[in-house]
Amino acid sequence: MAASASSPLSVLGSVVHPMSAVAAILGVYTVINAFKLVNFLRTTAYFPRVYSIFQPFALPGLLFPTTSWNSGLDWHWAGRFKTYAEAETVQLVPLVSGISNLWTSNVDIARQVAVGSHRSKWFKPEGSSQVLLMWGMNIVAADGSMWRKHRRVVGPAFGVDLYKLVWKKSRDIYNDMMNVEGWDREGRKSVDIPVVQQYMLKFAFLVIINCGFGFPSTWAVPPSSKDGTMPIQEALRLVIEHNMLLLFLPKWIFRLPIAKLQRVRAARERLISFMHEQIAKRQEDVASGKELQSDAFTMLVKANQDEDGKYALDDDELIGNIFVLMFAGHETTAHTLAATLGFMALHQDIQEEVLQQILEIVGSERDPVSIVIFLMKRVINVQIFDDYGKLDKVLAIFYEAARMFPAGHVLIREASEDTILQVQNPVGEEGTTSVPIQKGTQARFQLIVDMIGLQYNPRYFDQPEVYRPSRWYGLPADSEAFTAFSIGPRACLGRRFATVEATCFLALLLRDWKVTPLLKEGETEKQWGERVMHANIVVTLGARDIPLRFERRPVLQP
Ligand code: HEM
Repeated sequence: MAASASSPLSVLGSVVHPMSAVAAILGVYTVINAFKLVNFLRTTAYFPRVYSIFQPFALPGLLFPTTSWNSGLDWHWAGRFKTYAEAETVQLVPLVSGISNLWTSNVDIARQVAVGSHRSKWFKPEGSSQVLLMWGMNIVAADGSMWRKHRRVVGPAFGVDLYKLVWKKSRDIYNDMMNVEGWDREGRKSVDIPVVQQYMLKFAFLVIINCGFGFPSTWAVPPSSKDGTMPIQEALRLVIEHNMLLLFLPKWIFRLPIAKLQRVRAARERLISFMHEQIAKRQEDVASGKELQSDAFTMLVKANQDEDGKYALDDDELIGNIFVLMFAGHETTAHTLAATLGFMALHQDIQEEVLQQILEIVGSERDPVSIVIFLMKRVINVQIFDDYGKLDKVLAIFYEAARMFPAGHVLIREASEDTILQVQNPVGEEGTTSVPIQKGTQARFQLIVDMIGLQYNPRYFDQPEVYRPSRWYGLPADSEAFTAFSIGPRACLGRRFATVEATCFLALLLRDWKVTPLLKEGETEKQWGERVMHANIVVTLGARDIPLRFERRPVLQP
């Protein structure tokens, strides 16, 4: 008979109460941990130590909110003005459970560890990318020579043809949103949106489906297919929405007679078979030499065909990469767009300045995506993309929001062998200090580039707490002065994709609508800002729910 929680157990002939057994195990665990901790504290400390009960980003600390005693999921946000007051790199020491890690807010250290070269002694630990491996190995999760192989194929998919497509689709989806949501209904003067993130997530999702996957998809709910199968857009939506369930629940759970779970399983199966068909179809298109679509999926298949066998990716890897673009590029862009609109609501002077640039460059009614030309008595629509490079103030409001709310909030790296870090001396002192890093001294050693700490580091930014887009006016494209997309060879591959999408959307929206805060009764704008503009970290970092009012502008002239 199984023992209940309160019934005694027999161990080697003696009767032991289960609670005593648990207490004994906990006792042994605590003593072992205490020994480890004392030993660790006796080692040389090169960096100031910061203490917490549990390790952040791991159980059980994850279960508790960030407080003065627990680091929690957003401890780096809560401590963005305090943690690095003494030094730009600190060692976080969990007292009860978890491993001790270095946290840094210094760009030079980020540059040393985030490189991805085969000569580097730093790699991305597998656990940090587990969530991305569900569909197959991919560029974000891979490391070393495997990463180089993926980058060779995925990199060429990100070219000017893709960016032109993103520019055009962003316009189409914006117009579609206005239409389907009834914003452009005659006589409508304002629209109140309690959570702007919901709109931005849908917008970014549609851009990536159209431009990443190459599946035409619109703001309206997709109609059911005639043959009764699940529409592919619906399958994608379900899979993205329930990604965490698919990842963490065992497969058999999805076979239980629970309609919702079965629907998620059906969506996953539908997508897998569809993706294999799509690869075959695209391979045929490439081989036939006909004009190709410029979405990332098609470009990826083409780049893969161009590789010789040694470097080519297999079908699972192609699918892994297409899906990872969805995860890397959907929430990140949506949260940054939402934060940008939040800042616009708070800074009417900046919104006005940006509006003037939009009017000067695009004008009050012109379409930034196509112009009509008359050629030999024929009317031809020509796609244009020039405005993107000229709307630097629009781009700057997005950049500055990405600085203050860096969606990719940590870069996690591990030392594969003993190595040396060159640590920049404090501000005002020239040179660097060499700090030996011994692999394995603290169980497994990780170095975490704290992207929040970095973006709020006064070494790089005057008044980092102030939203000031003019820091980025006229910044050359891809400049490494802007670090929220990371730096070096493993920097974000989708940086241009995100900025093209954001520039088009923001230019159209701010030209048509004035953004203001949607206040609670009796609330001031300042109180609204203090309530809303705080980080909310789930996987990526965004702001809390942002309530906004959009007021229709009259047609304006520059
Ligand atoms: C505001 C939007 C975005 C932000 C803030 C952002 C940020 C980042 C950061 C910080 C990294 C480095 C991660 C690491 O090394 O651990 C990264 C990598 C990456 N991002 Fe983005 N990202 C954004 C949008 C996008 C988009 C739209 C796409 C694709 C459509 C994308 C695709 C990628 C890929 C493929 C990588 C891995 C590059 C490699 O390891 O070679 N990202 N991103």
